[in-house]
Amino acid sequence: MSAESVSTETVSTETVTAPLRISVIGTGYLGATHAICMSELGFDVVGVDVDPDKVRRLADGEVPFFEPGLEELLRKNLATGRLAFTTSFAETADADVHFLCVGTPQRADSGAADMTYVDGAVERLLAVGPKPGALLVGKSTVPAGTAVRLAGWLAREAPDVDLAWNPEFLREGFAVEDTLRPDRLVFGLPADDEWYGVADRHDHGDHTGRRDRVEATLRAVYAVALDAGTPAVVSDFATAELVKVAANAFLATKISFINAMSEVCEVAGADVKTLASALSYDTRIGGRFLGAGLGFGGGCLPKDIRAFQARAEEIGAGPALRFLDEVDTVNLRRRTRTVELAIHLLGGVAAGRRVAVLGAAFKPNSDDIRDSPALDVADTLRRAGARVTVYDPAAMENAARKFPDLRYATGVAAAVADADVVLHLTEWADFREIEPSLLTPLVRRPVIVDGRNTLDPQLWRSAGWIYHALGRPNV
Ligand SMILES: NC(=O)C1=CN([C@@H]2O[C@H](COP(=O)(O)OP(=O)(O)OC[C@H]3O[C@@H](n4cnc5c(N)ncnc54)[C@H](O)[C@@H]3O)[C@@H](O)[C@H]2O)C=CC1
Ligand SMILES: O=C(O)[C@H]1O[C@H](OP(=O)(O)OP(=O)(O)OC[C@H]2O[C@@H](n3ccc(=O)[nH]c3=O)[C@H](O)[C@@H]2O)[C@H](O)[C@@H](O)[C@@H]1O
Repeated sequence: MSAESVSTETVSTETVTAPLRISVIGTGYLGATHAICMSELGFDVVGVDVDPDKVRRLADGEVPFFEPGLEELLRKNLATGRLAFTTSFAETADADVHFLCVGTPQRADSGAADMTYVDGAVERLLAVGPKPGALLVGKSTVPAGTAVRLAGWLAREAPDVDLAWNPEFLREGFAVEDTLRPDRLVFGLPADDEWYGVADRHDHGDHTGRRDRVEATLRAVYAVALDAGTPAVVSDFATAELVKVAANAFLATKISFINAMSEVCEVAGADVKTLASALSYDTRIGGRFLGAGLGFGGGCLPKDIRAFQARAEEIGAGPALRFLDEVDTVNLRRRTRTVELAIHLLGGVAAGRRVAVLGAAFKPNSDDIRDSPALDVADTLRRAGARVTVYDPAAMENAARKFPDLRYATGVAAAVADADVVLHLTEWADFREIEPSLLTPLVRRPVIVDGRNTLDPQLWRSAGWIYHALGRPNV
């Protein structure tokens, strides 16, 4: 097989006859979305997770996280009887396709990915005995080399089970749209000597027929998107694994690039927002992911660039990715800079001062607070002695669970009451609609830091506010 082939053509699906039954292992942000959307496409789907509370809520028609449009689809598909959730792996045994969607968080002791959940899930799947000819499809974001390791494991314990790697590119907040109408699909298929894994390279047979069957199954699963013209990139395992981390590394780099420009703008007296806008007209650069501000957070970009570097070091490609260290450093420096600016605006002392923080989620349209820049800044100021009150339209419960020492308000007005400074740290649309003049009488001092560069400086200034933004000294 060539290392890569790109096509939107449908290869023969002759070998895929009966309607496919799908299992989705791990029903977190990715898995719950995938299970619900696969059911929406007409497949029989069972989602399995080790967290009984998550499973109960999903089975009751409640999405355990904030994702626009997902709960409606969940309820609709539960009602058809095509969709079920369980903690029992036994209920996945008759599935034709198993999607592996468990977490791969950063390990506590290093930047590397924690593979405990992936290995635990495969172990449980093998224990129930997937049916012969079943296909295991990896979607979790994993270090290069994982698929070939799992292929070896399958070859030893379930030689009739096939493996493919099909990384996921959905964005939280747009998860349904991205799953049903992805901008591309990547199908990582094993090379001939990968069927039996690196441990057993004695078999150099031709497995073209088996590989075609795997590809045909993937094409049957994604037929609707493929028929609509979604490109499918077919590659070997390692390329498929790397596409995923390369994409996130590129996005992180783009954000840190504009934030590095933001640092220079602050010193040079230039305006990063105007600079980004001028860059965006160059179609080679484009305007997306050039939003300067507090930088990236979340459950993926930060941990993925660290795991990518860790894996590159392990396989002897460390120097190629050393620049990602700097991407990470620039990103974290935006948080430090925001804290310093807030303390400066508080007259150099945080202790006893009141800070209002608008935003807790790592980005708008999400209640995800994993590595949230907003909460990092809020908690750093709290630890410096400030009295910090946070408001977020969706992430309050998650924030309060993880940061019980912060104060929480039920709305913008309550959050800013008596504030010495207001920090806008997650760019919810609701915050853009704030009428600043209504807040002026509520605060102790009308000072705002726009950490996301999305508020209108003139509007705030005309309502009597002192407006500061990262990278925009002259606005
Ligand atoms: N959240 C996102 O937007 C995206 C995530 N990804 C990747 O997808 C993977 C999953 O991410 P999330 O869904 O965000 O994580 P998550 O933490 O929300 O969900 C993971 C789920 O796996 C379950 N789990 C753990 N061990 C299990 C086992 N042995 N059997 C069954 N279930 C088990 C957990 O209980 C949890 O519900 C990660 O590798 C991530 O990098 C990829 C693209 C998008
Ligand atoms: O691997 C993953 O899990 C996913 O990671 C990201 O998706 P997500 O984490 O949902 O969020 P993004 O929209 O990428 O935003 C990430 C962070 O970057 C920040 N950001 C984004 C854009 C920008 O211009 N500036 C900026 O600071 C956001 O505020 C947020 O904190 C990728 O965009 C998805 O393609 C990928 O599938």
